[in-house]
Amino acid sequence: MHTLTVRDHVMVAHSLPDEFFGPAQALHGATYVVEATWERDGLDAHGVVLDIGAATEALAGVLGRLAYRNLDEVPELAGHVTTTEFLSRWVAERLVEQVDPAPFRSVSVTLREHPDAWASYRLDLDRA
Ligand SMILES: Nc1nc2c(c(=O)[nH]1)N=C([C@H](O)[C@H](O)COP(=O)(O)OP(=O)(O)OP(=O)(O)O)CN2
Repeated sequence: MHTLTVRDHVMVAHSLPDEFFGPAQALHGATYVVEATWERDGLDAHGVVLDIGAATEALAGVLGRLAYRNLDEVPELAGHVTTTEFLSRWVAERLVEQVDPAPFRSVSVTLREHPDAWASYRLDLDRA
């Protein structure tokens, strides 16, 4: 199995409106380091999983929809608590819209809150 991973980061503001989150119920900032990984059985005709430039551009495009924004005010996130876990899935699902998923077994996204805490989502792709 081959994988290709690219990394970027994004600065946002958000609140987590649930008593569970204590002080993080208030509006606060976060800078997430984001890794996206595409997985496939074999390599393409060029000997790659996916062109690194194309992967980097796709990730930057998705993160650009969140960058420097208050996530509480982003219409497409309305009604969601934007935890690290939720955002990792949201990014993975947007990446599949950006890069043809046909050759891949999965797309995984990891969001790192800080060097000691992160969450990931693996989107398995139906290649039937
Ligand atoms: N599983 C998750 N737990 C928490 C998330 C999250 O996205 N997923 N997010 C937060 C806050 O947004 C923030 O990142 C940390 O807030 P903080 O109050 O410092 O929370 P901690 O759990 O790190 O520390 P406490 O001892 O609970 O205050 C929080 N958790």
